[in-house]
Parts: sequence; structure tokens; C-alpha cells
Amino acid sequence: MAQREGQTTERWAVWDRFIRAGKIEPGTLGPELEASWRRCQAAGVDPLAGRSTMVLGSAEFAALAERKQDLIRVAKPFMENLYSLVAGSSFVVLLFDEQGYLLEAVGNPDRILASQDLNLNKGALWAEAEVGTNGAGTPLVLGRPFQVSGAEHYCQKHHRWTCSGAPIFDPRGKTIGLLDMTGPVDETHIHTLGLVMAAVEAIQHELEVGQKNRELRLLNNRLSSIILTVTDGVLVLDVDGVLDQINPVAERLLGVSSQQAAGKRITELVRDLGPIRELLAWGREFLDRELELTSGRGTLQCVASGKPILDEGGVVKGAVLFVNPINKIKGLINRFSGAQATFRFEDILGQGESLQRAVQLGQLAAANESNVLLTGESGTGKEMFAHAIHNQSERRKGPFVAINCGAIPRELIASELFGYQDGAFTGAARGGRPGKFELASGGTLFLDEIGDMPLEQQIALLRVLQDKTITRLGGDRPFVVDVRIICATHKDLREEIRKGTFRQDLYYRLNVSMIRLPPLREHPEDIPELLEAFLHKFATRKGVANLRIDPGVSGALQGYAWPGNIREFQNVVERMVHAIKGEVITLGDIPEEILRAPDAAAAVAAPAPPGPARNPAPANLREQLLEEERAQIQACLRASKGNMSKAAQELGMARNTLYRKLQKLGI
Ligand SMILES: Nc1ncnc2c1ncn2[C@@H]1O[C@H](COP(=O)(O)OP(=O)(O)OP(=O)(O)O)[C@@H](O)[C@H]1O
Repeated sequence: MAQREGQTTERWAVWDRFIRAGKIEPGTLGPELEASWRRCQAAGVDPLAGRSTMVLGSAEFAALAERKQDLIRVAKPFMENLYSLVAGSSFVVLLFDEQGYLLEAVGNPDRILASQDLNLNKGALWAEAEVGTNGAGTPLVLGRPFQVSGAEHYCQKHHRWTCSGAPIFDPRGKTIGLLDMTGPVDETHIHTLGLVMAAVEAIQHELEVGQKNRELRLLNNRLSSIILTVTDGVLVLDVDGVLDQINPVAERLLGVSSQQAAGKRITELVRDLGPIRELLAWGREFLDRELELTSGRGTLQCVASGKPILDEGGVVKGAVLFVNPINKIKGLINRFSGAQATFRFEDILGQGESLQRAVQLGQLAAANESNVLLTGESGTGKEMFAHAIHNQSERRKGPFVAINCGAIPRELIASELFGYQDGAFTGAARGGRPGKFELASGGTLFLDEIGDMPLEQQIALLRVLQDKTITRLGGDRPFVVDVRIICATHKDLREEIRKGTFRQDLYYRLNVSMIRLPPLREHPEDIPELLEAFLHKFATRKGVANLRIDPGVSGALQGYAWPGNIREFQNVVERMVHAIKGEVITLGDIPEEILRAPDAAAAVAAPAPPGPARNPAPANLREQLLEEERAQIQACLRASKGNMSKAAQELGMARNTLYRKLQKLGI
């Protein structure tokens, strides 16, 4: 005690010398204290005062306390704990904010301080520049724990105290407050600062845990809302394969609520457990594997991906499965691969009898489920009919999948049609792949160029048509498929049967409804309508309005045999629209090769459709054109019963021009 008093007196002498003469003998004061005193001096702190004059009003303090509520809530129990160690003494435990405003006090500050009226109240500022070197303001300036005892305080009125303060930091190292223990100077003990530091450590830890908990709650909320809103079925498993949680989509797929599912084993729900076992045992994730889920409504084929849940050490703690019914995937594939029927019967142009007969048969076929065989030359509209039949059938909401049997290498047809299992052959995609039959399930499969299908695939196709099941290449289980077949061919299948390249039994299976599409040369009466429609289509695309057709153009086109049928016709019209300069399509715009063709030349010379056979009557082009013009004018004159004005108007020319032409053409 005598030694401490001695120290106090000595310190007081140092202080006194400094206050009076601004001098400190070397080695008589620690460097932090010396620097602090000099700061106080420079700030003009009155060494004889020491009363806080910066006190927050009640509203300001309420706002500050609200901002600091987390700190106060967490620190308070630790302050009480600290106080309990010195209860009965005159110590107080004080909590400040990062600027030095007093936030909270435990113990009774008045007992040692009130008599001095120093304003150690909540909301009072105890920064160094306000009340000189002290156990709150100075550690805040230093940024580390610090003890100020007796005459180490810059203001004399504080010389009766000992203050031990330690700043409180947030996890990123930012000062957020300060904890201080203040008591009578004669009870100064270096351990007091240690106690304060330990309490600060605990407060910081608690704040960090609170922050982490808040972050975890937020993360958990985010994850929950993702799981609740994703369109995949999500199943969360523990490491033993027991369901922890499922999302609403999985509830629908499995036909059970999340509560009913919790606790179930995945073994009760999935047939082929291979990938899930590896996932839970080794954390080996998998992507887009096919799984069969046993739901309340039976077996559901799904595509699933699995991810392990790992702890920090990389140990598997569970797994998440994302599942989608395979039909949904197929629907998406079909949508984005264009596997949709675009045409309807309304899009099929032509009122000619032969075409209309085909349309009627097509509409009949759409009304039932029987297989359809479309025959006809290339470009006659077989695929268009297949679309239209699908779109008018009960299956219109299902997929329309087309495959051209003539365009796929023979050895790939089977895998294209029936799909294959994982590892079925070298080069097969991992996880296997569904075939067109599976993709078309619930809809229509259009087998184009069926006449080109190799015999061995014809046998397989026949089997599918009989059993309504398919087995993937390399697979051992047959799947039920619900597919309507529409076939098309430009070949004469009876002839192919005779040659032995097409199976008769398959022919009868497919040929339940046979629709023959006439070649265009058999319905040239539809050419004006087709011409009008295609011209309009391509002119609109080109941005040309009011495109007109010269008389005679239709007739010339009607005369050509169109071996490529409506497709060829459409292409020619497109070329003509691209080539024209003005707004009128004239005979001169028709491509040479069409006008030169024997049939067209004959038609121009004597435009009298229809009929498949034409007399070839080659003539030079100029003469043909003149002949055509002559025929048109004569027809107009007949129609107007010799009325020149009416005929000229009909022909789109002035009366004088018509007279001139009559003369020139010798009419
Ligand atoms: N009656 C029609 N009305 C309008 N456009 C048609 C008509 N018939 C065919 N087309 C058009 O002709 C083109 C060829 O038709 P589509 O592909 O259906 O013929 P296809 O008989 O299946 O030919 P291929 O045997 O060569 O595959 C398409 O652009 C189609 O839109």
C-alpha cells in the first residue's frame, strides 16, 4: 500500500510539472500517456475541469441506443458478470459507443462520482478531447486496451479513480464500442484490465455468433425459397438415404406431403439405386440419369441429378436429388427441337377435286387413332398433311416427332427410333438416350420415306406396332409407348413388296388409312390460288405491296408438269418475286426453263388446262407469248360480248392500246 501511495505521489508530481510547465522528465511517464496528455493539451482540455459537457438529449440518446441495441443486449450480461466479481465495492462497469458516449452502466456511478458532478450519465461523451486522458477515450484513440490510474488522468478531478478500458471490435476489425471498469484509485489492480479484456473477448465472440446465426437464417430462408419455387422436384436425403425434406413439386410427383415423406427411405422410392448409393457413399454426383420413382400413382420415369452435401472436411453428410418426370423433359426437347406440328388443314391450299378428296380423308383420319399411310410424289404436301392430321387429332397437345427414314444411315435408324441404354455400343452417350418412339409418346410419330426403311428395322417396327412397347438397344426392359404412326412414302410400296424390299405384313399394319396426294399436274386448277397465296407470302416478306399478276402468267404456269410439285412451284414463285423490279409479274418473269419446257410451251400456245397429258408443241418464246396474249384478249372480248371499253378495262390497258393490239395480233 505504501508503495502504491508512493507511486501515486510520484505520478502526481509528474502531472503537476506537466500542467504547470509543460515538461515531462524522460522515463517518468509511459509514451502513450505522454502522447495522450499532449493531445489533451493541444485540444485545450481544462486539467482542472473533467466534466463532460457533451451530453445527448433524450431523443438523440434513444436513437443511439436503438442503433447499438445489439451491442448493449449482448454486453449487458457480461457487464453484470464482471460487476458480480467486485460487488460491494465502489467499482462500476461502463459500456461506451465507438465515439465515447456512455451507453450503459452496471453498478452505481453516483457512489463515487456524483459528488464531483462530472456527468458520468448515459449519453455523456467521455472522449479524450472532451474530458482528457481517461479509461474510455484514451483506449479508443489507441485502439487497444489501456489502463489509466490516478494522476495518469489528465484532469485532476479524475485522479481518485482507476479506469481499465478495452475497445470492442466487430468481426471485420471495426471498433464498435468500449468496455470499461472504473473504481477507486486505491483499488487499482493490473488484473482489472485483464478481466475487462476477457469480457470484451466474450462479447465479441457472442456478437460474431449472433451475426453468423443471422447470416445462416438468411441463407436458410433463401435456400428454402429456392427449393420451394424451383420447378424441379427436390429431395433432401441424410447420409443414410432417409428423406429429410421434399419440395412441393416432389410432393406432387410422389403423391405424398413433405411430412409424410420425412423419414422414408429412398430405397422405398427408387428402383435403380446405383447412382444414389455412390452419391451417398462417395459423394459422387450424377447428372441427368434416368430413375424410376415409385409414387402413390405407380411408377414414374424421371430424369434425376444428384449432388452430395459435404461438411467442411469434405465428408458426405447427405445429398440433394433434383428430379423431373421424363415426359416433361421430352416435352421440352420437342418444343425446342421444333418437334411440333405447325400446319393445319386450313393451311392446305387448293380447292381442286383430287386434293379436296385427300383433305377429306385426312380429316377422317384425324378423327380416329388408326395408322395413316400418305403416298405421293415429292413435294405434294405429305408432311403438311401429317401435321394437319396431328393438329386436328385428340393428340394435338402431345408431341409431333418426325424422322426421315431415308436420310438416316441404316445402322443408326434403330437407335434413333428406339433409343439406347447406357453403354449399349461404343460412342453411345453416357446415361443412354431416348428414341423417337419415347419422345413421341402421347403424340404422333411421323415416319417419312418409310419405303427406305431397312428390312430388319421393318421387323422391329412391326413388333412395336403389335405390342405397343419398345425396348431400348442394350436395354432389358420394355417400355409401353402410346404413339400414333403416320407414314409417308413417294414409293409404290406394293411394287417394293413385289421386289422383296418391303414387308407385306408391315404394309397392312400401316396402311389402315391410305391417302394419296395428287401430283400438282393432276390439279393445275389449283395453280391460280397457289400462285396468289405464294406471291402474297413472298411479296410481303420482300416488303412489296399491291403486287399484280399479268394475265397469262397463271396459264403459263399451269402448263408446266411440275415434277417437284407444290414445293417446286413455291420455289419458282419465290424466285420470281425476288427477281421482279416493279409491281407486276409478267410472263417475262417466269424462269426460262419453265417456259421452255415442252408442256409449258404447249400451254402458252393453247392455254387449256387441266389434264396430266400435254402435247409437246415447241415454239419460239416470242411467238408463244404473242399467242398467249391473243388468247387472253379473245377471251376478254368474248366475256365482254365485244364491248371494247369493258375488255380494255379488264385487261388493264387503254382502249387505243387494245385497238392497236387487235391490229397487231390480227384479231
Ligand atoms: N396444298 C398445299 N398448300 C400449300 N402449301 C403446300 C401444299 N402442299 C405442299 N405445300 C408446301 O410445299 C412444300 C412441300 O410440302 P411437304 O414437305 O409437305 O411435301 P412432301 O410430300 O412431304 O415432300 P417430300 O416427300 O419431298 O418430303 C412445303 O413448303 C409445303 O408447305
